[in-house]
Amino acid sequence: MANDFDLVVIGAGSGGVRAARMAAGHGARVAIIEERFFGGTCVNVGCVPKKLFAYGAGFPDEFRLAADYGYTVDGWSFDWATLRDNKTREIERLNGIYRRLLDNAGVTVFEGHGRIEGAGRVSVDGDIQLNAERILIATGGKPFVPDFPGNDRVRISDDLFYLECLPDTVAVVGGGYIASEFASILNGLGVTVHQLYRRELFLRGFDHDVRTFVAERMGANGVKLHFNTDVAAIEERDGRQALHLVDGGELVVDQVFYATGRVPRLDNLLAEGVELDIADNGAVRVDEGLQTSLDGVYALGDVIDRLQLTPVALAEGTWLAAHWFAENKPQGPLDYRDVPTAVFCHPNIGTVGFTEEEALERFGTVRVYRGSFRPMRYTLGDIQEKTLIKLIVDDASDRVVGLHMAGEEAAEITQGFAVAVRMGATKADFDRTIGIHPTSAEEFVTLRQGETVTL
Ligand SMILES: Cc1cc2nc3c(=O)[nH]c(=O)nc-3n(C[C@H](O)[C@H](O)[C@H](O)COP(=O)(O)OP(=O)(O)OC[C@H]3O[C@@H](n4cnc5c(N)ncnc54)[C@H](O)[C@@H]3O)c2cc1C
Ligand SMILES: NC(=O)c1ccc[n+]([C@@H]2O[C@H](COP(=O)([O-])OP(=O)(O)OC[C@H]3O[C@@H](n4cnc5c(N)ncnc54)[C@H](O)[C@@H]3O)[C@@H](O)[C@H]2O)c1
Repeated sequence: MANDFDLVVIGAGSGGVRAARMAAGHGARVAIIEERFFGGTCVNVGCVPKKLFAYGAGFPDEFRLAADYGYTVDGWSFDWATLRDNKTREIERLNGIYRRLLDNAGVTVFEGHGRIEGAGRVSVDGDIQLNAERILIATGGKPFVPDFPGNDRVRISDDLFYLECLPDTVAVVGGGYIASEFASILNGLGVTVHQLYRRELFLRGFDHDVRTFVAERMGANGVKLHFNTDVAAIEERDGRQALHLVDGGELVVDQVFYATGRVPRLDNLLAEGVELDIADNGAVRVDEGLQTSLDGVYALGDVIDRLQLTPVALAEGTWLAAHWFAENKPQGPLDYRDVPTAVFCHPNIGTVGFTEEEALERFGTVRVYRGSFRPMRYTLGDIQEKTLIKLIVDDASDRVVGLHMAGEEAAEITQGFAVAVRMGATKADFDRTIGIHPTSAEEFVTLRQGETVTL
């Protein structure tokens, strides 16, 4: 039958495309349904355009640095429309590639809204009916904005990528990945940025030293950080946005960006009478095999309550397709240990393994090695760039259980070390490794003075 499939995937984002392509590669009959953009959040309004903007935001520093190396960089200026439109052209190229990847893999592609109508039944735009042995929910997430008077005046991360023009002054609300990245990008592009976070110190979940260091560096780079505050209401004032803060303060800016987390996208996904077990935070509950509470219905990526990261969604898609259709099935469930991650704020953060606080809780006694230095690139002038590195070692086994970096190239460097940490490298292994000189990364293998910390 033309509309009978072994697998129907709803959502052609990072996880959905990967699962569909891999499953088709294993010989399954696969369909995928996408209603908005091929490649999903990461390609269209996430990782990729964000990173391009982060590169763009780095140029003013490069121009200043160039002067220390003898260059005269006179009269440079910045045109937002050029960056925005070049980015959009690249994203459109990537959309085409994602679409072709699916076609070339033999996946049947439907453009429209996917909805689960019942066991083994999915509709496209309520019209076309597909029969599926297995259904995969890969619908991702969407920004969450809290409820308060004037919250219709705020912008979300999607909006940044298509702004008509750059505002002079913005407030970025939130203290996580997106808020910190957006604050750094806008600051780098010359916008006056106020970042507001409701608690004492932003980037909760990251190592405390890293959080303190990044707050200090972002502040030094020009971002105006306001901690222990939140927005009570926003009203329009002379075409600008007046923020009434919970502590009684007021802030007037041109635009307000909210980055206060993302929630699973389940809009009109389930026909009446179809029910899924949903967690309190709105995530689809799945078991070890990524199966939902409904037989034959699975979920992955941002729509479930694991790590909201593209490589995690990709790993889940790869794992599921192999688990279902490959001759050599994966041994056991997907392993989420030691997933490295980065925040592309300025300075970048790279991290893998436990924070000092988590490691202490888990291992009781740890050795902590810290280093902070000025990268060589900046030593010719007076630009005050700094890097922080930190290793956390389980005292009993000597295993490096946490590696953290904040500074230039932190994401790139951490990716390499993540392999060693994942393999269980000890501090003695790090010490035995000869460095590459002169680099920032070599500092990780030359840390000698540790501090023993006990719970
Ligand atoms: C601003 C921003 C920056 C980010 N930066 C990074 C980064 O640097 N590194 C990183 O690892 N992660 C980053 N992320 C997170 C990353 O984008 C997500 O973790 C990843 O995209 C999740 O993939 P997914 O497949 O679960 O969902 P998505 O990529 O969101 O894809 C879901 C797809 O499903 C479609 N869809 C939804 N409902 C339906 C329906 N009913 N019918 C048909 N189609 C539907 C959507 O249109 C979408 O295309 C960032 C996210 C944001 C918002
Ligand atoms: N570089 C990357 O890998 C990258 C970049 C961007 C996003 N992401 C992924 O996307 C996810 C979503 O990003 P995000 O920054 O929106 O979420 P986040 O969870 O990282 O941060 C949300 C922030 O909003 C605050 N917050 C939550 N509710 C609030 C409320 N009611 N009022 C005020 N503040 C509130 C939280 O305290 C937190 O600081 C991230 O968790 C991450 O997994 C990854």
